[in-house]
Amino acid sequence: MNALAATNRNFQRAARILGLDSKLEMSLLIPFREIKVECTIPKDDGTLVSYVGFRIQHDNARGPMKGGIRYHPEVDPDEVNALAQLMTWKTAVADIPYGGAKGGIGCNPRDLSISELERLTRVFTQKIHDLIGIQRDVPAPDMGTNAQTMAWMLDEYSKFHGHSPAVVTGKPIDLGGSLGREAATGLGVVYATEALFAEHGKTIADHTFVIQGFGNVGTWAAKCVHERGGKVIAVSDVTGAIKNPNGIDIPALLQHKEDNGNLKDFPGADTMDPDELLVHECDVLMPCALGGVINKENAADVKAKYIIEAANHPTDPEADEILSKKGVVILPDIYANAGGVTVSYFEWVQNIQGFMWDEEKVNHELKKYMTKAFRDIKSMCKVHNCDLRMGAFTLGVNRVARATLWRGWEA
Ligand SMILES: NC(=O)C1=CN([C@@H]2O[C@H](COP(=O)(O)OP(=O)(O)OC[C@H]3O[C@@H](n4cnc5c(N)ncnc54)[C@H](O)[C@@H]3O)[C@@H](O)[C@H]2O)C=CC1
Ligand SMILES: O=C(O)CCC(=O)C(=O)O
Repeated sequence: MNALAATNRNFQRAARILGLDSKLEMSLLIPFREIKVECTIPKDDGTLVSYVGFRIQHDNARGPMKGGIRYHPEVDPDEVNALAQLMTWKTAVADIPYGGAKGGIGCNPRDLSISELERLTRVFTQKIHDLIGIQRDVPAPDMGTNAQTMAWMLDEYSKFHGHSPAVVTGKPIDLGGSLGREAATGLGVVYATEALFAEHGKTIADHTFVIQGFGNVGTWAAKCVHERGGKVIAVSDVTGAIKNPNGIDIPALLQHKEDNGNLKDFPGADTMDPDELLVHECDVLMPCALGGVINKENAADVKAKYIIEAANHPTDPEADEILSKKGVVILPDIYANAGGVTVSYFEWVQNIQGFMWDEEKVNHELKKYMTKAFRDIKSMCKVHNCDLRMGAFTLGVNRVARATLWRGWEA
């Protein structure tokens, strides 16, 4: 199922549970604004190449729109639309004063040199600079982008509007980035998992983990699991997958990735079929890469007892049904990976106040927000007798609906 159809379906189920008026439902579903721009740059060899960039601003009822920028060959308007909508519900679940947006460029960043990436980012920023802003729409990194990408966006935006550190988050610390933002999504995933396990009197150390994706989110999630005594028994990235039933030495794997750029030939593990990874025997599966990877083709074969959705929309609704019949507990994306945008909010606050927090305060506040959001989701599950995904969706959609109704519509 396509990402937008899947996201709309979850939203519509939540709207029905909440008994939302059909006109309000329609207004919450339609994006505020969809931006599509042509980005042509000279390659290093002098030839021209054109890419299509998107920024979809879904909703701003609760505050400025917020969400990452993705560089990936499969970026398409439907997927960006779905990701933007998910940001609206995610910021509401986390209870931070933002709406939702997402952007992306259909390109393979691995095929571009650093100077080509810089030119592409600058051209994209030139095309959207008058539609983003500190109180309007605040981009951040996502798949294929990082602190360097945000630094170029900040620099280009500032040429038009004056120095504006709060216009992007996930920046380098030297440019006003927050301590703890790089780790925040992975650490938040682990705080979310701890909140779930605490209900059953369990800890991270009691479980085995399989992690798909070893970029920003996957590496930090693996590191935080490992530090808490959890056993990571399989890991993959776009180049392949590895396993070790006795537990992978994560610090050694991080060093190997730093030295080699990927997981290949890591001496502390055996290679495995990447397709087998998602159905590998384990307690906890953490998808930390692409959307739609758990679907009706493989859901019946999933052996994990828990799926922690560190990636956005890794499980499609057909798989949800199959997994729920099997008793698999799914911690949904709009909660599980909300740690990233929560620390982005702290970064924005620090930039606006001109006052930097220490890392201890950032992580302490992050844990507070993640723990409270879990309690709020569980309350919705109880009131509406629903699973965690619908608990999170009803929580997020209800908060956005209430803000929308308070604001009203122009006559
Ligand atoms: N970076 C952030 O703060 C946040 C990211 N997310 C989501 O987390 C996911 C990962 O994002 P990042 O870690 O930031 O991206 P990244 O670009 O840093 O890393 C992506 C990782 O996925 C791997 N990958 C790509 N295709 C794969 C495949 N077919 N099989 C296995 N691995 C594959 C890549 O090799 C890389 O290791 C995305 O869904 C993103 O939307 C969600 C919330 C915040
Ligand atoms: O940190 C942010 O603003 C956005 C993170 C993001 O794109 C996401 O949560 O999917």
